[in-house]
Amino acid sequence: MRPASRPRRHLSHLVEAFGLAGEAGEVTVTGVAVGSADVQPGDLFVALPGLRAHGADYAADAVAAGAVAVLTDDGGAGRLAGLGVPVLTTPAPRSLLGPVSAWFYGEPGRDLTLVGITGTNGKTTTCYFVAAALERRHPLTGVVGTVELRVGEESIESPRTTVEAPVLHGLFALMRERGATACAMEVSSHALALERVGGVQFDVAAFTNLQRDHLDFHGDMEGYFRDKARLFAPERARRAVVCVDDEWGVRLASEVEIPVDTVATREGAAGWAGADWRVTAATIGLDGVGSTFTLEGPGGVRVEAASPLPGLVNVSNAAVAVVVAHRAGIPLDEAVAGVAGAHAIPGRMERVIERGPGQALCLVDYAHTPDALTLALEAVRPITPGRLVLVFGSDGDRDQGKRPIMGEIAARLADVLVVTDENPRSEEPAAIRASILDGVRAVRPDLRDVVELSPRSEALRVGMELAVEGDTVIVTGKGHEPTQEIAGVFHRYNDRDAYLTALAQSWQVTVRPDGVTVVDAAHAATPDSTRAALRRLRRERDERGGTRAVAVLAAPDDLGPVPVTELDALGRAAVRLGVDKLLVVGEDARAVHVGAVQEGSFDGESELVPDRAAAQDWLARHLRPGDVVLVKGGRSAGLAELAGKLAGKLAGELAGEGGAA
Ligand SMILES: CC(=O)N[C@H]1[C@@H](OP(=O)(O)OP(=O)(O)OC[C@H]2O[C@@H](n3ccc(=O)[nH]c3=O)[C@H](O)[C@@H]2O)O[C@H](CO)[C@@H](O)[C@@H]1O[C@H](C)C(=O)N[C@@H](C)C(=O)N[C@H](CCC(=O)O)C(=O)O
Ligand SMILES: Nc1ncnc2c1ncn2[C@@H]1O[C@H](COP(=O)(O)OP(=O)(O)OP(=O)(O)O)[C@@H](O)[C@H]1O
Repeated sequence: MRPASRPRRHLSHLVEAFGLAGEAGEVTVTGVAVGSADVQPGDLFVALPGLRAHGADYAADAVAAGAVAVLTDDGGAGRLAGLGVPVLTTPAPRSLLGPVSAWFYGEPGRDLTLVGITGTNGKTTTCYFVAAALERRHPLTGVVGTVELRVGEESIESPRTTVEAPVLHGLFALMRERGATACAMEVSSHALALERVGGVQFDVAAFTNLQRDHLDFHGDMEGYFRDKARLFAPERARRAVVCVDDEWGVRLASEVEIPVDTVATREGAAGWAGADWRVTAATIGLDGVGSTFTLEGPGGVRVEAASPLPGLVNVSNAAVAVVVAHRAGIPLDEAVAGVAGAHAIPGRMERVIERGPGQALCLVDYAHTPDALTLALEAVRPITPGRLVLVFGSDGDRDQGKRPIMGEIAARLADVLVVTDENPRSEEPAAIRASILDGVRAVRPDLRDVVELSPRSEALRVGMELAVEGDTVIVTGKGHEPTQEIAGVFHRYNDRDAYLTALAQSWQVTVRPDGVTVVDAAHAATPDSTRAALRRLRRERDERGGTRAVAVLAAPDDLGPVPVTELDALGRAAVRLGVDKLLVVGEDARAVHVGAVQEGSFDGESELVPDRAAAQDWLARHLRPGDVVLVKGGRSAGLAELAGKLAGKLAGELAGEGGAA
C-alpha cells in the first residue's frame, strides 16, 4: 500500500537534509524500501546491518529490481563495488530510516491524529477499540496492526504487527491522500527496538501490560521493558496513557517525562491507589455478551461505559481505549459510545454468529497460549447459559510443552471439546492432537464429550452441529489468520469463513422436482441437537405448507454412546413434537423407535431399518410430494451420504426410483 501520487525527490536534497556522505548525482527518488524484495523502480534502497546478514549483500538484487540509489553504513559500502548507482552512507542507517521515510513522503503523520499502543497483550483489541472511538470525530480512520493495514473500507493483510518505517510512512501518506485524519496502530517491542516507528510522533502512546515474552530477542525483562518504554520518549509521543494494573505499568508511569494518565482496571491492581482513572463496578456478561463498567476519572468524572467483547480483560482494554481516545481529542461521552459500539475485531472474541432461536453463539478467538486460553474460556462462561463447546488445536514446530497443558485447561473449563489441527507445519498433525489429548485425559480419563477431528473445517462444523441454543461455540488459536500451514504449504483457511460455510451447510434444504423437501442436518448429532432439529423440522413443514414432517434418525452418538433411556426419550419427543413419520436407522438406535411406538398416539408411523441401504430403499418407496424430510444422525451412521442422494446431489439418487406409497 503506497500512495497513488508518488513524491519525486532529488537525492541531493536528501544528502543535504540528513548530512549523508557520498555523491548523489542527478538522481530522483520515487520511493524508499528496506527489503530487496519490496523494491519498486525508482526506490532508494536502505541497506541495514541485520542480525543475520547485511542488507548491502542484497543491494545488487535491489538495483536489479529498479533501485536508483543505496543508503547504508560504512560496513555496507565496503561490500559494494560497481553497483552503478549512487551509494550514500551514514553511521547508523536504521536510526535514519524512519526520518528519511517521513521526509520522503512529506511528513504525512503530522496531518493525522496518531495513537500508538504497546504491551504484551491486548494491543490489537485496544487498537480497534480506539479506532472505533476516533471514528466518532474522524470518519476516515486508519488501522495498522497484526490483523490488517486498513484505510477506511480498504484493507490488506498485515505482514507483521508493526511494519517497517518506509511502509509505515507510505501508509500514512496513503491515508492522507484518501482524506483520513486519524490512525490507531499497534507498536510491537520489536518495532521499538528496531526503530520502525522512527520519524513518528504519536499524539497519544498507550501501554497495556508487560508479561514474559520475546526474551530471546530482548534478553531479559529489563531489556523488554526498556524497549517498550521507548514509545514514551518525548520525541516519540506527546502524551501517555498507562495501564497500571501491573508493576511495570506503575514503573513506566513514574519514569515517563511526558504528561501521563494512569488507568487501573481492577481493585487491588498494582497502581490502584494512585491511579488517575479507575474501573469500578464491572459487570460481565450483560447484553448476553459484553460487559458494563463505571469509569471514574480526575476531578470527580464518572461515566458508565461498556465493552462489546466478553471478559474482564476486555473491560481493561475498553477502559484504556476510552482514556486514550479522550486524550486524543474525542469528548469522553463520545469515546465511551465509540468503544461500546466497536465492530467485531477480526479473530479477537469475534462474534461470527449471534445467539438466536435455535442457534448457539459462535466466536473466534486468537488465544494460543495456556494463559490466553484460560482467559478466553473464563470470559465466555458467564455468557453461556448452556454448554461451552471448544474447538481447538496447537501449533506444530512451536512450544511442545504447552500442548497437554492446553488440553488440561480445555477439559477443566469447557464442556465439549473438539480437538483438531491449528498450524501443524512440519509436524504430524495426529501426534500434536495426541499430545493435547494426553492433557485432556488427565482431567477426563474417559474422554467424555471429547471428539478428535481433522480437518479443522470439519471440526468446526461438528462443533456447531453439536451445539444448541444457549450453548456457545468458541474456536481458538488462529484468530484472523487467513491460512493454515500444513507440511510447508499455506492453505487458504479462516475460522470465520469456516463457521459461515458450516452454517450454510448445517440445515441444507433442497426442494426436489417431485415436491419432496429434503433437510440435510446429517453431519453430527447429540440427543440435544437432534431434539432441536425435530423442533425445527416441524416449523419448516408449517412454513413451507408441507403435508408430512418425516424424520430419518440414526443414533446421535457423536459425543459417545447414548444411554437407552435418552434414546427412548428422543423417540417420545419426536411424537410429541409433531413428527408425522419416523424412520430409525440402525439397531443401536432401536430405543428411539421403541420410545416413539410406546408414546401411544403413534401407530405404525415409526419404522426401524437395519442400515443406510434399507433406509434408502424405504424412502424411495414411501416419500410423496409435500413431505419435508429431515436426515439427522451421528457421524458413524454415515447419513450424510444418504441425505446427499435423497436431495439428488449424489449419484444413485432416490428421486423417482420408487412410487409414492
Ligand atoms: C527479529 C527481527 O525482528 N528481525 C528483523 C530484522 O531482521 P534481521 O536483522 O535479522 O535482518 P537480516 O535477515 O539480518 O537482514 C539484514 C537486512 O537485509 C535485508 N534483506 C534480507 C534478505 C533479503 O533477501 N533481502 C534484504 O534486503 C533485510 O531487510 C534487512 O534489512 O530486520 C528486518 C528489517 O530490517 C526485519 O524485517 C526483521 O523482522 C523479521 C521479518 C521478523 O519476523 N520480525 C518479527 C519477530 C517481528 O518483528 N515481530 C513483531 C511482533 C512481535 C509480537 O508481538 O508477537 C512485529 O512487529 O511483527
Ligand atoms: N488486557 C489484556 N490482558 C491480558 N490478556 C489479554 C488482554 N487483552 C487480550 N488478552 C488476551 O490476549 C490475546 C491476544 O489479544 P490481542 O490480540 O488483543 O493482543 P495483542 O497484544 O495484539 O497480541 P498479538 O500481537 O499476539 O495479536 C487474547 O486472546 C486475549 O485472551
